Amino acid sequence: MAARINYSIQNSLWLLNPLHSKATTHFRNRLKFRQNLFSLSKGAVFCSYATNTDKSGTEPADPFVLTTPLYYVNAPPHMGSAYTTIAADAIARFQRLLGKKVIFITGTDEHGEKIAAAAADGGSSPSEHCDVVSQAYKTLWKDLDIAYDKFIRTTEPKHEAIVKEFYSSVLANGDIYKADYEGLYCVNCEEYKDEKELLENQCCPIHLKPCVARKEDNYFFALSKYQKLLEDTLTENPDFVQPSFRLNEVQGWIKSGLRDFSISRASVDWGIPVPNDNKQTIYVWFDALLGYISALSEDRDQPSLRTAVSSGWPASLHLIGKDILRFHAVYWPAMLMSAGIGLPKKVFGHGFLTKDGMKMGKSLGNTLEPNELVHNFGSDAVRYFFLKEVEFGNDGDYSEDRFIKIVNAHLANTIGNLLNRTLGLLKKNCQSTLVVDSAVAAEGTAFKDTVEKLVQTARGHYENLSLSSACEAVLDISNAGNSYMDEHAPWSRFKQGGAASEAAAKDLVIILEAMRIIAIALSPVTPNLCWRIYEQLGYSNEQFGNAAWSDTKWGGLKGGQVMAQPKPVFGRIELKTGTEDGGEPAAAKQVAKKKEKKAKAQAVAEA
Ligand SMILES: Nc1ncnc2c1ncn2[C@@H]1O[C@H](COP(=O)(O)OP(=O)(O)OP(=O)(O)O)[C@@H](O)[C@H]1O
Ligand SMILES: [Zn+2]
Repeated sequence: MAARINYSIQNSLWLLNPLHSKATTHFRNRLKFRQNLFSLSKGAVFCSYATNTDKSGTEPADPFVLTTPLYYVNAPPHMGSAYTTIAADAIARFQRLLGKKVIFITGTDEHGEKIAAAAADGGSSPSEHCDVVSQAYKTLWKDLDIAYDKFIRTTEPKHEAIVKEFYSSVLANGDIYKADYEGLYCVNCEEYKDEKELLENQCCPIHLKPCVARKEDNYFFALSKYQKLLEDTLTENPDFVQPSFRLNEVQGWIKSGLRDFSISRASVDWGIPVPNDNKQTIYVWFDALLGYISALSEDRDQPSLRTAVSSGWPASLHLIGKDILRFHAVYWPAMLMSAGIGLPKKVFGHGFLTKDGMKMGKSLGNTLEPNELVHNFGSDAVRYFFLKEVEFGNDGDYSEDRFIKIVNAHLANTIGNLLNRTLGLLKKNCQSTLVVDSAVAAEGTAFKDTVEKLVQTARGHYENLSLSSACEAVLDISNAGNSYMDEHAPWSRFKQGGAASEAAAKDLVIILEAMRIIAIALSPVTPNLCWRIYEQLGYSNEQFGNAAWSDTKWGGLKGGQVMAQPKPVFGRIELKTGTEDGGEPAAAKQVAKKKEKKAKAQAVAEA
């Protein structure tokens, strides 16, 4: 069944056919307006409302505003929701280390049919249901050490006021009209679907459930009017959608023709009433996307679009899963253009965490429990594993076996063990005190250059959102440290005494300086672990909190600084016997045994 729009125009709402003369004039004016908005430096798409000048007339730096999707509260969070939020938190922490003012926005999307149905299923009212599930998100973010700045709920009065104002502005611009619509609807996507994108039996390709035929008299947003503007915007700002292969996808959608979409529902009560027609509620996506702006509105202010926009818009980065790319890279920019508001600078659509090749999601119910993972392994392990092991942008599968092996190998062995054995040697041979400044200790060694290069590499990767590669570069510092220790064998040089012993003491300073740098460079990903490393190096929590990326420069540790008592900063996770018996290849077992033997021999040598 082909979707069909019947243009039954009502009252003051005029036809939004681009050929309509009034619309055409308006369209040209908007085009001119758009050119003003966009004829700016490459990649910079500015906001017409935002004024970046403060009262003294000086121009403060733009904040770095990043968002996660506002999660749909049809069910509690799962590892997929946590994944985007962990990535956003790492990026936010990195930007803070660079000294940027960051506004990290997350929240919950609480309206719509699916929510009303979920509440009814659970025997509660929609608002009670939303309170409970929204709180579950907040609790999980706390457990995962997510340091967000704003948490917006789309049921907040300030959000409702801003949505209504936005709707009215788009209406006044002539981009909303009323029409009959008939099409196939996926309740789980809350979206009408094109028949050609559906699977057999008209099943949604994401939710694998049949779409239902719907016919409604709805308000429509004139998306088709923005086809050319969107095309030009993407050509002029190719970085707007990332990774770049997703840009092709978006350009493909636009080229294949944009159809106006319905932005109201007559059949859904649980939503924001359409201004001037309270028989309809605003479509959940038209409502939820505005949460990125209403989140900026301060509670003390009278909510208004203008004030919210001038408090940080445009967003620097929308971080989303690829499932909602069309809403963010096509619908949202067009809606903003219509309202005369600047576009976000970047939309990054990452891949899916999958289970048996299928997207893990609430609707399919094939989810992985983040609470359980955090409870069993701690937040650092969870954050590290997903950011390091899933290439940001691509899909990735989870297995507990691999999880344990990776975090043990990288965090417990490569990083934790290096710190622990170095501090052990320092305690035994130097009363836990550094003999010399790290800058002096590194004179004439190539090791310092290696570390500095890796730090630069890590920074570049963080900036490009290549989070896995950023972790890799930091891990390589520790790998280099382990090789340095093995080559220089300070434990045996201490036994020789004299100059050899002095050189060994310097080697320890060198390694500990590398550990200090790792503690800063990996802190966006594993903040707790990094704090524990910093603490072991004799710093206070306040000093850790004040650390900046510029502190990754070699030379922070000074002679005379006293280190804390060595204690493991990351406890090894033991493989469940069941898992080992469940088929760990014999070769892998042998390698593990050999490693264990080598570690024991090493410990004896160092004692
Ligand atoms: N499997 C996943 N892998 C990566 N990210 C995910 C995954 N599932 C959800 N997300 C994140 O959550 C966003 C979608 O949020 P939503 O609240 O709709 O969750 P959902 O579990 O996908 O819901 P549903 O299964 O009902 O579609 C995605 O865009 C992405 O940011
Ligand atoms: Zn669907």
